[in-house]
Amino acid sequence: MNYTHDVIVIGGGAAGLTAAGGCALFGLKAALIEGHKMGGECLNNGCVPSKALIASARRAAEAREEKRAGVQLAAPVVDWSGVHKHVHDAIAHIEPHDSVERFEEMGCEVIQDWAKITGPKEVTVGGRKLTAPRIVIATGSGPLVPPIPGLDGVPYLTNENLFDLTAQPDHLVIIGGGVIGMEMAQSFRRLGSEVTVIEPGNVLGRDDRDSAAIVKSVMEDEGVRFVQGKAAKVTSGEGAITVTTDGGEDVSGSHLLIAVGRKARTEGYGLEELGIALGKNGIKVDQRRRTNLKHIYAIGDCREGPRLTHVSGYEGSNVVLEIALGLPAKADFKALPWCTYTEPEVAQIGMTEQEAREKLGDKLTVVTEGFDHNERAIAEGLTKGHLKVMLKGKKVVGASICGVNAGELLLPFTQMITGKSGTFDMGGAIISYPTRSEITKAATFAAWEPTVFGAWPKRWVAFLAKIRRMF
Ligand SMILES: Cc1cc2nc3c(=O)[nH]c(=O)nc-3n(C[C@H](O)[C@H](O)[C@H](O)COP(=O)(O)OP(=O)(O)OC[C@H]3O[C@@H](n4cnc5c(N)ncnc54)[C@H](O)[C@@H]3O)c2cc1C
Ligand SMILES: NC(=O)c1ccc[n+]([C@@H]2O[C@H](COP(=O)([O-])OP(=O)(O)OC[C@H]3O[C@@H](n4cnc5c(N)ncnc54)[C@H](O)[C@@H]3O)[C@@H](O)[C@H]2O)c1
Repeated sequence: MNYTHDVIVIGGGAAGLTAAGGCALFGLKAALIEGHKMGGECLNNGCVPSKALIASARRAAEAREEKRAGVQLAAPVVDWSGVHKHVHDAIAHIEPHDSVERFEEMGCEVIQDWAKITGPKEVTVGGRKLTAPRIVIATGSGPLVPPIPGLDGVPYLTNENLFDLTAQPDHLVIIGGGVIGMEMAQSFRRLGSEVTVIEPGNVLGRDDRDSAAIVKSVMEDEGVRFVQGKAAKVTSGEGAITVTTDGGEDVSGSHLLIAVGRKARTEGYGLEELGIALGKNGIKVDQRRRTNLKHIYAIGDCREGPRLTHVSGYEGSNVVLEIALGLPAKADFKALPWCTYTEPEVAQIGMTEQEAREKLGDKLTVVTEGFDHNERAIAEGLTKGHLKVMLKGKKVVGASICGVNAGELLLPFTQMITGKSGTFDMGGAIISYPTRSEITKAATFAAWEPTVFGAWPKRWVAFLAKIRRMF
């Protein structure tokens, strides 16, 4: 058959860019279609602006801190237009990396318009009909806006307009104490807004309970207010928006942020008509990220599963292996890392203690090391947090870290969980002193301590000593 392309990729976010760029670099004729902004959610409304805002907030928080290490900084002056500029400068700095020009240089045909799948191997865009033996759907997700009575009658923020605020909110009320809720609550509070978070369950519900509790308590000390409950009604009046919880508590503020999760983009571009199977929140896929039509893949936020930029990139690379090289590439999340960039950070890889306990029962050993024993942390006076390593025998099945730069400490655990390295290797590694990484060596060596200093080595040592004493 005469196709216009080898592969058509719909969506120019982390997932689509990786898939289209990789296929083009292998020499395939790849069409990359983006209807809105290249770079998708991560660059424009997600990771990049949120982490830039977190950086501004951290500067303010440091200045507000009580005297530490003998130094008192001057009180912070927050210039909101400067914060806004910093956020948008960060986006502009990274933009060229995700630009039309860069992907054209790689060999993609980039089409800036909305695509519709109009046949099993056909996509219509800007009045053109493109055809290819393989199609990749990478259409991402948008903020989930729950059907709370009254919400549609008030102005509310989501991640799509939060970073465009040109004036600082007096009092930001946040519905949802998940990842976005917690990162943004701490940031806005540190920049000087009043902040209230409404959450019915545990904050950072997917993370280690002890780590989430530390962050919550730090944020409470910084002045964030937490209200337990589910947002049940929203009303407005006299410059204030009021959220009423299912427990009947009223919480009023000047601005409202909705952060209750994501909704996969699955509507309006031909999936239903083609009979592509959908799950509860996203396109149904197998481990190779194939839909029920095996030549059509769905990757990243638009399918059911974890929603993170590095996951989108990973699945994008996997479909390049599938499409360009013809190699089956199953997604494997047993060493999936993620990090919430609050202060202290909360980082996770593999199983949490709760998950491991459910799965392994008494076969689980948990080794916990506090940063209060880590000499770098002590020297810096920043000892809050811990590393927990979940072990089955001497094999790592998960790690939870809470502390300064926790996310940076996950890498060795990727190697250990995937079996490319072991606790013994880590226990014997030479690690720069003093670094926070030493905590990893301390915790992993703990798995070997009973063996290394056990009965057999002791017998050998005694025998050797006895022989030496003879001469
Ligand atoms: C506030 C916030 C902070 C975040 N922080 C982090 C973080 O720190 N670390 C992390 O790992 N993850 C983070 N995430 C999650 C991360 O942003 C997403 O997982 C990631 O961006 C998903 O990439 P994607 O390519 O799958 O989808 P998207 O980035 O959503 O890209 C999909 C693209 O497809 C386009 N599209 C949709 N339909 C069509 C169509 N019919 N035709 C043409 N184009 C179409 C859209 O315009 C969009 O550009 C954050 C998310 C948010 C909201
Ligand atoms: N650092 C990161 O990696 C990072 C940062 C931000 C966002 N993200 C990604 O963005 C996505 C969305 O994050 P999110 O924070 O919106 O979702 P989330 O799923 O992390 O948290 C949503 C929270 O909203 C609560 N909730 C639901 N309905 C509610 C109601 N009616 N009233 C009050 N609370 C309610 C839930 O209990 C839950 O705790 C996630 O997929 C995440 O992976 C990642």
